[in-house]
Amino acid sequence: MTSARIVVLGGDGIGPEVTEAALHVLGVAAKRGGKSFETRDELLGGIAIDATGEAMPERTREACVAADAVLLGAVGGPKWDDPRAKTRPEAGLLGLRKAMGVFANLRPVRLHAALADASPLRRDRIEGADMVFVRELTGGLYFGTPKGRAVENGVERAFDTLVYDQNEIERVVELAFRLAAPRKKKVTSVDKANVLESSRLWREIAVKVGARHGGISLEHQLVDSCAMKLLTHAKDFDVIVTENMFGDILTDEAAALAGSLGLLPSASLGEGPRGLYEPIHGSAPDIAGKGLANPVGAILSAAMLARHSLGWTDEAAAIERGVDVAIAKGARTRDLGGTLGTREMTNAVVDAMSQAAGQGGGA
Ligand SMILES: NC(=O)c1ccc[n+]([C@@H]2O[C@H](COP(=O)([O-])OP(=O)(O)OC[C@H]3O[C@@H](n4cnc5c(N)ncnc54)[C@H](O)[C@@H]3O)[C@@H](O)[C@H]2O)c1
Ligand SMILES: CC(C)[C@H](C(=O)O)[C@@H](O)C(=O)O
Ligand SMILES: [Mg+2]
Repeated sequence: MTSARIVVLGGDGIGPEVTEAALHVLGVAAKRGGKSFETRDELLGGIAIDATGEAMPERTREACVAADAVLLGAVGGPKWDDPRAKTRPEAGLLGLRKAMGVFANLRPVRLHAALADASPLRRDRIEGADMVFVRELTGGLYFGTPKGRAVENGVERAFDTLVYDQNEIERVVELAFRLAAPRKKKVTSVDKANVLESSRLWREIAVKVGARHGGISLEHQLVDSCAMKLLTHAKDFDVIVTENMFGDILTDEAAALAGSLGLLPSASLGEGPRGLYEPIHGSAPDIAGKGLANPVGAILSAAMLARHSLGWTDEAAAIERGVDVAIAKGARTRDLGGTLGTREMTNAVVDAMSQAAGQGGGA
């Protein structure tokens, strides 16, 4: 059996801390399942700017497009925040997503009743809530042109362009419908069709794709009221598909409902099995280097990597079960109101995986 090839981009701030934790857990799961992988570290973000002057060096791009999967921590931080800088760490991340062609960013959100104390929601509004966001990742405001600055009549202007073509919308909505089929068979398409032309096209295409998927319901929701309904009716959602910027914002909100930004994983997928996996949080400069980061979002991202890019379904399930059991037994980092550091939380997950395996259900 050949070894899976994973490129690891620790990045900045807490990025290296959480990717190390995730690789440790993935290593334990792989070993138990008789699987193996090899890793190659590359630079992305601020650390890459410092070393090479580029946020995504060519060597990083080449390694990522040749790998089976890429595991990323986070990029960015105050050191590179000068608004007039030639490049920013975040530009490296956007360039990588584009270079890998990962147009769909899956962000699953399961609300653990055991974390009701960390969530702003009441326990009865949490229990059973289980949704997955499908965020369009390589279009919209992030990538549209023209984009830039100009001075007209002595007045400085800055502009971004929100543009989607029908194919970009169709492929991501199609993926959302396929995801909904084995779930609760409900797709919520989120837009701002009362104002934005791009959203009106989005809605038309969503209806067209929906017509191909009998048995799966499609509802449209405006992004502002969707933000509200996440708070009041979290259990009503199943698969939520939306454009790049709306998805970025709504998923941080959903993470807070789950209990912490540190909990949520993501998988960015394109046409083939190769993917880019990263927790949804950032580099958390306020806690970087202190060993306090919650590693769960990164650990669950490694589980998604195992399932989607390597086909290791048992190993992925074992990691997810380990996280569930550790949380149910009370393991909590500080963001969840507990006292554990990154290493202790990681060990709690590994211990829980061992117990589950001992009970006959593990990897
Ligand atoms: N995918 C990415 O690489 C990514 C994502 C978001 C933000 N960023 C970048 O990160 C930098 C900081 O951004 P920000 O402060 O707005 O967002 P952030 O996600 O880094 O942090 C927001 C808050 O959540 C906390 N937090 C985040 N992850 C946590 C974890 N795993 N455990 C415990 N607490 C956690 C932080 O301590 C902070 O209080 C910026 O440069 C931003 O562009 C990068
Ligand atoms: C850092 C930034 C470019 C990124 C995004 O907006 O996509 C982040 O917020 C995320 O959610 O992955
Ligand atoms: Mg974000």
